[in-house]
Amino acid sequence: MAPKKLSCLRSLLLPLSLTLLLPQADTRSFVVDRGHDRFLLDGAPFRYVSGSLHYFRVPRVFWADRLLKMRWSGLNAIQFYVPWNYHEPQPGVYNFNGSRDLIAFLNEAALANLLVILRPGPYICAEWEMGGLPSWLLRKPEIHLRTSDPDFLAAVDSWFKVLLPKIYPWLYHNGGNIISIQVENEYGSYRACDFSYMRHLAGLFRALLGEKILLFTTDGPEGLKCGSLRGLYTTVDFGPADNMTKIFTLLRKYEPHGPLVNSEYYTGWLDYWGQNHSTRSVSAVTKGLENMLKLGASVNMYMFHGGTNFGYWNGADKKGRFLPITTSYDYDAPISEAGDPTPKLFALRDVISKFQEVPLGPLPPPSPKMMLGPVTLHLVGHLLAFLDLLCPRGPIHSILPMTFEAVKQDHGFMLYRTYMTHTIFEPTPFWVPNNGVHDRAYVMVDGVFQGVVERNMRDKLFLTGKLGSKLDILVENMGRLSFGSNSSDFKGLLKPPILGQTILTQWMMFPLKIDNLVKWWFPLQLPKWPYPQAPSGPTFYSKTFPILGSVGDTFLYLPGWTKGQVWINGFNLGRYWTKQGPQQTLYVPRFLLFPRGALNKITLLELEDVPLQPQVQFLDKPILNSTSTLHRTHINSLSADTLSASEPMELSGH
Ligand SMILES: CCCC/N=C1\SC[C@@H]2[C@H](O)[C@H](O)[C@@H](O)CN12
Repeated sequence: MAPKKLSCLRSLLLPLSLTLLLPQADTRSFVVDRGHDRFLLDGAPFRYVSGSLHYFRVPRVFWADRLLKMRWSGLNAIQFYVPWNYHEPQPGVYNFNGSRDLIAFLNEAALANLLVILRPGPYICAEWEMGGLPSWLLRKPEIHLRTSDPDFLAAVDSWFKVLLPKIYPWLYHNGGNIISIQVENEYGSYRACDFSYMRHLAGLFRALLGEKILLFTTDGPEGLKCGSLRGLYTTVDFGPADNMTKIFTLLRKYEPHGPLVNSEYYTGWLDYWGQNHSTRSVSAVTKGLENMLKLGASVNMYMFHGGTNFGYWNGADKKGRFLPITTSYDYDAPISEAGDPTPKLFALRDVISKFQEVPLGPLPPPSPKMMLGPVTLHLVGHLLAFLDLLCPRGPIHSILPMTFEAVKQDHGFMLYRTYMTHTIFEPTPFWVPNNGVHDRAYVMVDGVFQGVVERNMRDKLFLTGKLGSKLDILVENMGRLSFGSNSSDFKGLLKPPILGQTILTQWMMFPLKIDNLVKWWFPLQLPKWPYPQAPSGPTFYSKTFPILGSVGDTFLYLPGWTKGQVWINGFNLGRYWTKQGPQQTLYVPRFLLFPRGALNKITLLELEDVPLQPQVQFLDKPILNSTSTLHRTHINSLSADTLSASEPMELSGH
């Protein structure tokens, strides 16, 4: 829907007085008034109080709800990224449908009377897989990402020539709600410092979006030097614990005049698997916001609503070691992962109301929640038993192991197979040199699970086997680096493994299409398991179950499970890692579930150890802050009836 038609629709939805005040496209403007250190919107002084939410982390069915809550909180703008890899899954193949319908999201924002600060990248960071860059770029292994490398620029140009014309009609001066557009993202934090790259991007944005739209950059204080560029308005990002005065003084060296802007004021923070849950206090966040608003600064709160890294979409950091981001992107944000207002939201609304009008009227109530279970899952079969179905085109053969990118497997899992060339009687060291496992390898000999070899860990396994034994290595891509100096985060076995003194060669690679198998069908009968011992290691569990009443949002709890992937009714809910924490539950949006007795299906791929009782629970609250050691105490704190019920409980509505 183009904005002009939108204005008719809006006139039905907005108060008549406001509609009459809406200037026509030819008089609309959003500019920097350097004479008075402010923005002007249609010629009048304007300050935005904005919040970030990512449409790619929120089911489309909830977009309007989240945006309404953000408007009610007193925001007059939202800020969001456009992840390139979410929309161009393969070179030249584009997807702007369903939960990828960017124009529909812009339209929803307009209907909520929210202006938009758009951040199309091409790199976006955001703790998103590869910082939003498509992994197929790495099929040219020598490519230099985020530089003026001709191969990289050719792909960027091709992508932006598709994307930018789509958003052109939505620019504010054309009748839409996009008031400004960010070029790249914290480029000053990237080692390349390639100004010709930034100039190329700026030129491309101007060529495709015209001269009127305000283009800007965002960097941390330490990145302003390499991240800013003449002709692009310079903004900064920092959180409540940072020295606002010092940072804004530094910003003035780049923008002596014009409004002060904090493009990412951190209301919370991200979580890594295996680290403690991050929070930011309400008092610190609200105090920092008030101090900036007193200065007349425009502020975007990052995140206002975090959402979820469904599927395989999480990114990763490297801080001494590889740190994958959790499935939950709750971010301790004012609106929780499940879309519920938190005390932080009300406190921030109180602050904003001191500086500008906030909408009156009731806030939508928290969503209905549901408890259910325990649900006992049954063994479907070992991953190896489904190899033909998971890799219908058969393996790729190579003397040395090939990466995910080389075989065009973007996400998830790949099985590497070779055969033992001689009998090994004594336990013999097995490892992959140079940290060459990206990222986790589940090792099996003739179907028997031997253990895990992890990236950046020094661990070795000790194997025995017979001449001709199958050595199977299931490698998991835990998400590509989304921040740091090297986004070329290749996945798979980057070096040939070594067994004793032998470099293992003659490999078969099986790229696994697990989602297709889970989504479309699981054979009712258990496939033939060719080994004498019971399956161990990567195994599928499943269960169909009814929900007797209506459905509600819920939180899947997997006590005793270790690590794996979950699907609900074929939807890839994301990764769990109960053993590591801090996240112990996965958010299950209610729209995924069938009510009133219809059968729902949960499928798990457990990669390591299964609990004695293969059960899961659906709770009405999330558990995001319980590392494995803390977790034991948390289990004890859950009410007895929550954990001990033997039959699926009636829906306990709220
Ligand atoms: C100290 C590390 C700074 C890296 N920048 C981060 S971590 C959280 C946020 C998001 O990733 C956001 O996408 C970045 O622009 C800024 N930021």
